[in-house]
Amino acid sequence: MRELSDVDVVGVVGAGTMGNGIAQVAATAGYDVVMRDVEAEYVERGLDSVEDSLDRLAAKDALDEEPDAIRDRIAGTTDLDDLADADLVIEAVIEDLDVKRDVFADLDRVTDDGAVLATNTSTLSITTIASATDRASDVVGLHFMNPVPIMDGVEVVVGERTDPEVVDFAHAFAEDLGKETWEADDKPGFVTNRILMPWINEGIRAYDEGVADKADIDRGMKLGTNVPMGPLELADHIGLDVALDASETLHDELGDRYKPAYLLKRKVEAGDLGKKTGRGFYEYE
Ligand SMILES: NC(=O)c1ccc[n+]([C@@H]2O[C@H](COP(=O)([O-])OP(=O)(O)OC[C@H]3O[C@@H](n4cnc5c(N)ncnc54)[C@H](O)[C@@H]3O)[C@@H](O)[C@H]2O)c1
Repeated sequence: MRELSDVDVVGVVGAGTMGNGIAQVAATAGYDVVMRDVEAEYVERGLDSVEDSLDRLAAKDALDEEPDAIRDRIAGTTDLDDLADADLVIEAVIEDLDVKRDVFADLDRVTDDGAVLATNTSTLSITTIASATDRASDVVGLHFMNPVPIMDGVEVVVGERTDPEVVDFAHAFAEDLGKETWEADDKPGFVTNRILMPWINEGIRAYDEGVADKADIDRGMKLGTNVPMGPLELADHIGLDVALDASETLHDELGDRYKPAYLLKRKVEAGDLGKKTGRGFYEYE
């Protein structure tokens, strides 16, 4: 399964924050979706979230179809075997390596050879997850951002054994959902969380150490650096458990990353101070 045109059914494993968002955007793009969680209650909650989100988008005239028509393309299930016909499965279960490896071993068993198996992991190794299967070349990272229906970007993460055709397919699929992509190697946290998580943790420490109150830390970062959300708001938005799992993986893999980066010091010594000198990490006219 390497051609987008061959994809009819998209499987999603996990009906939580990310899984139901991914199911929604895939159904909105016209795919039939099977969304699986472990309990019927979680599946129902995920489907309710999709309905609420579609209604909000319809109220803003942001859908080309009636919400019900999109919603009807998503089938909820607790039965893993219902993913058997999926041409692409996107896993979005909790950020726990053992759980994800179990899910991938199951997916390897129930799906056809050649079906692409993608993980939405925030920080875990694609290569380690893929090694739970006998087809590591079919496994790729498709790291959606939260909230999935709103955010424009998807990070494509390339494992040690990922087939280049699967990488191209992952970009094409995300683009077909109306997203823009970038690519990262399978290194802890990829691009986004490697950079974002220390920022969030420092915001939390600044609050804990009384640097400012919560609202002023968030206001300071928004007004001072032009980000849409400050670190504490963003941590709540991501889910504190998800942020903690991601931070622990990065800590285990990368250790203390809070010293100024060597390259930052070297650029300052060279006089490359950013926009004001015309050159920092980028060049300016
Ligand atoms: N929340 C974010 O901002 C965000 C952003 C990008 C990536 N992610 C990643 O996406 C993944 C999911 O995160 P989330 O925020 O949606 O978590 P969540 O806790 O909202 O949802 C996880 C869901 O997975 C289900 N689940 C657990 N084991 C399962 C199994 N074996 N089979 C099927 N379902 C199972 C749970 O019941 C739950 O409904 C994680 O890997 C996370 O790191 C999260």
